[in-house]
Amino acid sequence: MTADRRSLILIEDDLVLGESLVQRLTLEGIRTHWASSVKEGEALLRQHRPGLIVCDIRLPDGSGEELLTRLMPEIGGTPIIVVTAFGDVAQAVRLLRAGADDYVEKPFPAQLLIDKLAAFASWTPPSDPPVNGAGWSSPAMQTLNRQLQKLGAVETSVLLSGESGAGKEVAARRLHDLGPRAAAPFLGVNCSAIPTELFESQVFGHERGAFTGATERRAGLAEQAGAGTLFLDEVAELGPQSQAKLLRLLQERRFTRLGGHEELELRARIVAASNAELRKRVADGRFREDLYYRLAVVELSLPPLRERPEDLGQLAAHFLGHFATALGRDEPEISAAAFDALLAHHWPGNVRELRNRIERAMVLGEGARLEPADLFPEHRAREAPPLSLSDARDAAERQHIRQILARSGNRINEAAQMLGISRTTMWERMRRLGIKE
Ligand SMILES: Nc1ncnc2c1ncn2[C@@H]1O[C@H](COP(=O)(O)OP(=O)(O)OP(=O)(O)O)[C@@H](O)[C@H]1O
Repeated sequence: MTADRRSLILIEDDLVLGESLVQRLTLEGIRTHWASSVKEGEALLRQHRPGLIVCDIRLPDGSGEELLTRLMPEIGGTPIIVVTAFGDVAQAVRLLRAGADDYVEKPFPAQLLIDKLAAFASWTPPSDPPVNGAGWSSPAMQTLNRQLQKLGAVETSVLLSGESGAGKEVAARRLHDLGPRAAAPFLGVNCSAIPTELFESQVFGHERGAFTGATERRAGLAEQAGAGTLFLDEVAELGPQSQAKLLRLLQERRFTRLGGHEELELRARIVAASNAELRKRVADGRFREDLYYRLAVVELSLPPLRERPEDLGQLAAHFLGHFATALGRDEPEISAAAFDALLAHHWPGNVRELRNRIERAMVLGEGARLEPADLFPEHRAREAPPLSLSDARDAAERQHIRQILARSGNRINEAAQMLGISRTTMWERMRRLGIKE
């Protein structure tokens, strides 16, 4: 069976989480097969060879860990991410030793899975902007674009800094696309999503038998990237051990796979990204100064979206077009009031937040025009006038009576008895509260 690298098997019994993940992953063009029990999961694992397996550990009919261990011979080298309860690091480490490639703690956003699938399967999420830099019309971004053009042609180390979601990865990809490395792979690794013990095996790869669970030799990202680019996102999050390993890689431009002896040459360009934390960490002694200077020969900063409102129109148009295609429907327009609301917003989550707001509005709304409430539903709740005490009491009573009626199979006598009121009072309340029989 050949692997379908743009597909994923999700074994997760939480229906709300499962549904939202399937919806989001499908929008990204990832074929997602979803099972909610060990039994269904086993059937899927025997039928498909996906790019990534994501498996919850506690399932209604057994343990995900047992399922994965049992089917390991069939699963072969397919990367596995296990879903663990928040804070259960001991369990996560045990699973990593037993052959899982990574873990995520609940709750986690769908984007985390998209990024991991992209990293493991050397695949690029489809949301990248066209090469001409969608939404980079503001003066600040045009300057940045010119700098990226110049830097694309040379080998200098570049550190991209800026708030989360501002587009650091998009800029790194542009640096790659604009230079002589464009035809080679662009591979990203999120340093904060990888536990220290896995960083080495992810980046340098491992030989067969290097540790329990290493059933096959696997090339690391430094090797897979070839003459392309290895993008280290959230580099500030690396622990001291991984920082030392990375420094060696940058200084010597050589590395060995875990458990191996053969020295391999690093041909890829390393581009790193971080939020403002990095300098602070250097000052506090939590990030090696020598590594910082190696990574940041040139430091480019991406301004937050709130500081470049000129970009909003083009970016919004880009996402409207992207999701209209993904959802197979016409592209809605943005009303003037909605556009004013976009301009007034502070954008703490930057371009990612804009993308998510447009995606949500388009998935939930059907109209040909997006209004402020579609993009900012939280304002609707804030703007609603507060309920008076008697209205709040009526609303609670209405809800409770409806519940009891449903429980009694709509038998009024029985419901009245359960509520401890007479049949006449029950009729009177139902009439006053507008509850139909
Ligand atoms: N100019 C752009 N055109 C289209 N999409 C964009 C643009 N800038 C950012 N995005 C989208 O916004 C999201 C966040 O961008 P990106 O991952 O590059 O940000 P980041 O600064 O690297 O964030 P983080 O620090 O959280 O990793 C992505 O989905 C990306 O595709």
